[in-house]
Order: sequence, then structure tokens, then C-alpha cells
Amino acid sequence: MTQHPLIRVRDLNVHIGGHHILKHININIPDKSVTSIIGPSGCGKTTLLKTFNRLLDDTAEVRVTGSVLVDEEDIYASGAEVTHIRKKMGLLSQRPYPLPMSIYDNVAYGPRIHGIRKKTDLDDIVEKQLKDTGLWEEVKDRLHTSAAKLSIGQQQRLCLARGLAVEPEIILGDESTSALDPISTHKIEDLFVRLKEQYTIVLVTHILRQARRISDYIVFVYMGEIVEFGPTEELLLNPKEELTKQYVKGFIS
Ligand SMILES: Nc1ncnc2c1ncn2[C@@H]1O[C@H](COP(=O)(O)OP(=O)(O)OP(=O)(O)O)[C@@H](O)[C@H]1O
Repeated sequence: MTQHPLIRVRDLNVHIGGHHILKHININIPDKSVTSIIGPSGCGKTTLLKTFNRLLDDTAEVRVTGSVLVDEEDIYASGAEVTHIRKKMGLLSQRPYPLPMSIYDNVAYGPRIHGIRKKTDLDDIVEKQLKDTGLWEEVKDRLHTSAAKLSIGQQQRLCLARGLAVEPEIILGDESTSALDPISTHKIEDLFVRLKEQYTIVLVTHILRQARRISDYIVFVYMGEIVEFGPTEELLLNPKEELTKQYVKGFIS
């Protein structure tokens, strides 16, 4: 059964510097599941992901039209508040960018900004998020040392913990395992699968095997358009569109 949609995209178009990058995008991203955006390099995957938390429309050369409804609220409506929208989403980029501070302070950073001051409350949040991201046992004895000393894989899980600490509804991941070794990659993939019980997760990946391992749904994008969207097995094993077939077979890259 298809989950209730949390993100609804309606006739979304993105022009950058006069180029029509995303064309008439219509999609419902289901709640509490993992949806992967796949497609060849330059097709618009990252651009689509960025439209979900208004990371795109900050410059004069970018024009976004259409609507993206999150929880029924159009995040492109005039007057929509960007800080409020971003609080609903945690973004995990290709490389981890821990803040130049301790492990503890990285996780406590967002909650402090949102007004949580009491030490015991912050301690609880830090412990919970580090446990949820599987880091607690690895770092509990060095919480006040620099986050930069962690391995890249640990830093990526810390960035996830930092994002989750402000209680978002949605996790966006842009090729978030591309800088990681296979073991760290599997840890992050396992986390996504576990976290989908509580969050709606949208990932950009160019690795079909990864999309197959962890997604419930897949969106195939080609030259700025959605070619096909559907449950993972159906889209990969029995695609409806010829272009999807070609991509899945590896004839388009
Ligand atoms: N800020 C920008 N200025 C100019 N062109 C841009 C900008 N951002 C994206 N584009 C263009 O939009 C198109 C889609 O880019 P995007 O990064 O979304 O693709 P992608 O599918 O994520 O690619 P990849 O898999 O290689 O990361 C590309 O042609 C890219 O050059």
C-alpha cells in the first residue's frame, strides 16, 4: 500500500541562468519511507532535492515556479518562512561537514539555537541522537574532544545526529555515502532503513544497487523530467518506460 504523501510537488519548474533544468515535475513523496532519486549525471537529481528545502532560490539567476507542499504548506508561497521550512529537514551532503567544535557541541548546536539550555536536557538529546546513529559506544568516552578527530564515516553519522537533534520530519541525502568506505556506507544505509520508521527519507544516488538495497520507492529522472516513479522492485525489475529499461540495463549512464 502506498504511504500517505508528505511532500507533494506540483508542476515544479527550475530555470538556472536561462536553462530549463527541471521540467514540469509532479510527484508525491510518501511519508515514512525511503525514496531514491536516480538518473544519469547532470539530469537534475541534486537540483530536485534542493527544491525540497529551498536551498536553490537564493540567487538572481535561479527561477523556481510551481509548488512544493510539505505537510500541506506550500514552501514556495510568498511569506513562507525559510527557517521554519529548513527545521523540518535534515540535509546530509556528499562529504561530512562537522562544525569545528566537540562531538557533544555538534549535536547540541541545533537544540541550543532553538532555546534548549538545561544541561541535563542537552545531555539526553546528545545521548539519544548518538545512540540512534550508532555512535554512542564509539564516542561516549570522548564527547568533549574535537569532532574533526573522528573518521570520515563517524563524522557522517555525527552530521546525521546533528541534523536529527532538531527533530526534523524529513531527511534529505545527496549522495551521502559517496565519500565513505564500504563498511561506513553500510552503516549509513542501515541507519536510513531504521530511521524510515520515524522520518521521511529522500536520497539522491547514482548507485542502482544502493537504491535497490534501501529504497521503498524510486524516481527516475532524465534530462530534467521525471520518467517514472514507483515501488523499487517494480521500477527496477519491471519498468514501464523504455528509457527506464535502458537506464536500468546500463545502456544510459
Ligand atoms: N548553480 C548552477 N548554475 C548553473 N547550472 C547549474 C547550477 N546547478 C545545477 N546546474 C545545472 O543543472 C543541471 C542539473 O544539475 P544537478 O546537479 O541537479 O544534476 P545531477 O543529476 O545531480 O548530477 P550529478 O549526478 O552529476 O551530481 C546540470 O546541467 C548542471 O550543470
